[in-house]
Amino acid sequence: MLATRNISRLSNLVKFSRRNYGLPASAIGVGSDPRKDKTVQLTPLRGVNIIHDPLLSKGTAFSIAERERLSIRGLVPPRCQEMDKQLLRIKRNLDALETPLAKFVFLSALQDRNEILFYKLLINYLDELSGIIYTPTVGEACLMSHSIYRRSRGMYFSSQDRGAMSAMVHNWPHDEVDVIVVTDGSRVLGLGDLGANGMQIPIGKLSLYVAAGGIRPRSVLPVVLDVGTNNESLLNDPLYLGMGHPRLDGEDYYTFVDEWVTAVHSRWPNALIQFEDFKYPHAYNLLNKYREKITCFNDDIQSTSAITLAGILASLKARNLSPTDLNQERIICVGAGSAGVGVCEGIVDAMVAQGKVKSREEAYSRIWMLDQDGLLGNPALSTVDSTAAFDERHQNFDERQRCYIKSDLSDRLSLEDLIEKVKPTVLLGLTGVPGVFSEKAIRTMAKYQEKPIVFPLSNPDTRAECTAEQAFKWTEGRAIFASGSPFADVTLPNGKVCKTNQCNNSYSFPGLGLGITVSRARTVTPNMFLETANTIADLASPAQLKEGVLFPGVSHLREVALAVGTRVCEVAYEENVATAVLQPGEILSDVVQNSMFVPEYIPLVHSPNAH
Ligand SMILES: O=C([O-])CC(=O)C(=O)O
Ligand SMILES: [Mg+2]
Repeated sequence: MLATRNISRLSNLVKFSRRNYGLPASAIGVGSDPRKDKTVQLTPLRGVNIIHDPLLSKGTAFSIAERERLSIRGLVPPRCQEMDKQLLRIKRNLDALETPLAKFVFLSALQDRNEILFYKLLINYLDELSGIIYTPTVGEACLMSHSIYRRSRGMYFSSQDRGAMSAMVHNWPHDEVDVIVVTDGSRVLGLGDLGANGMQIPIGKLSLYVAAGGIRPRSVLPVVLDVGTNNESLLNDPLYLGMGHPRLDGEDYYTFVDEWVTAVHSRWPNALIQFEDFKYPHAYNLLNKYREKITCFNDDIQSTSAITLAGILASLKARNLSPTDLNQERIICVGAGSAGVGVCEGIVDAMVAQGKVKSREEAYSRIWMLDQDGLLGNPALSTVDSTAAFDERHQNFDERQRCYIKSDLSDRLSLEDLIEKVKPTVLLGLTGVPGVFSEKAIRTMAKYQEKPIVFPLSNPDTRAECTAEQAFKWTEGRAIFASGSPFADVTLPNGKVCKTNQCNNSYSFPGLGLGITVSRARTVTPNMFLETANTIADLASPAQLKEGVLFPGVSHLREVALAVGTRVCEVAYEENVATAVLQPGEILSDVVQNSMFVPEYIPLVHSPNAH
């Protein structure tokens, strides 16, 4: 597991935000949220209905007085146990399990019984457990989801629900929903089309929204849009739980998604919608359709872009270069799907914002993009036979991909040949194809760079473009390495310890969601992502950067989310998209911090009229 890392600079960072925006008082001031200083929780439920409600249950921790008030006397073992004893039991049971998937199933069951305890455990052991509830194990859980299914969580909207969605949203029991993560399961991590099995991804993302971003467990909603699947093995599996037909596409698909967006937006107009793991080009088309109209973003396009940019900016510092010299980099991106194009667009935005390129075109010229066939280059220079398939390849590029086509280089040039020609400083992998960063590619890069930046970003770890061990071995330990899923630090035969980084959007989306929720931002703006990147790029200390550590470790995700959330909130006010009104004298960083959910038991009181 990754070592705990010093984050002393975080507190400095948050201080910058101790700024009073001096906005007029209002009844809906974010700091005056009555939920925050609640000392008791009212519930209309009693008896077994409390014990079986994961948002209310305390397992064995109900006090004697509570047991009396709530009519659960005798329904739980007699000894009233504090949370620390519960944690001890849970952790022992968890440690006794042998496989990551067994741990995943165990943790899901805990989440389904007692959410406070689940989040307490998760926060206490974030470094260890994020790899179970999130990547890489969540990938395995998606592959196996139909076999390990126990209990439903979240909502499914399927092709048979067309025409019924505006009624269905009222089946969800909670009026307050702050964050919705939605997938159509069409490109689950780097694992491809997993249909309704993709539900584990929104669930895992929202668990991090709560644990790291401090969003309340009651106000998150995981959603699958089940428009069918083209995955033959799932279609033929009698245990599969999704719709048994090929995916809707074209007009049918967009009409379906539109019905869903309209339904959720009308019930929860303030909720942030995070689009997750949608295939290219649907991912972009949906983002472009809704980004101005509702509060939404695409995680794979925009928050992956923010954390990757943060990694590159921090790596500039690690190489004793200025982070404002991004335009000096030569970047090769292998992968032209939603994440690849999204990451590159974020880099271009940042180069333009830094003001050192004359045009967007100049920024594009610093990035070389490859898809599964090789470089997006000039067909006229290609030495490969021109075939119908070849022509189709170019016709299929859209305007976003075309920006990266290089007219001076042969189309479909291989990664190895391109590296020899371009001598890149940064190599990004967003392909979902393991082994794409070959030994020759990395060794060639290392011939020209003292500290090659190697980021195999595909998830889970089985889809990474190379392993940490390979990257360090092939560069004699000189690489600065960051991967989407965690890899342990590597010790070379000469004893040198090479540090790995996890460059995953789990560093960016919880803070983005926190800032957007607290400010009640109407829309999610490009600057929010740019500032997320700048904020995270500043978190590592000079000593950490020197040893190739770019970010605080995963155990600090909560502090990272606070720093990002505060900055995103500021941007929302600066850009006039915030709709929550601050009370006079309120300090933004305090407001954000105080709004963060902390898992602790609150005394429950029965009240027939509460909801
Ligand atoms: O879920 C993750 O680990 C990162 C991500 O969004 C993806 O790979 O699609
Ligand atoms: Mg994703």
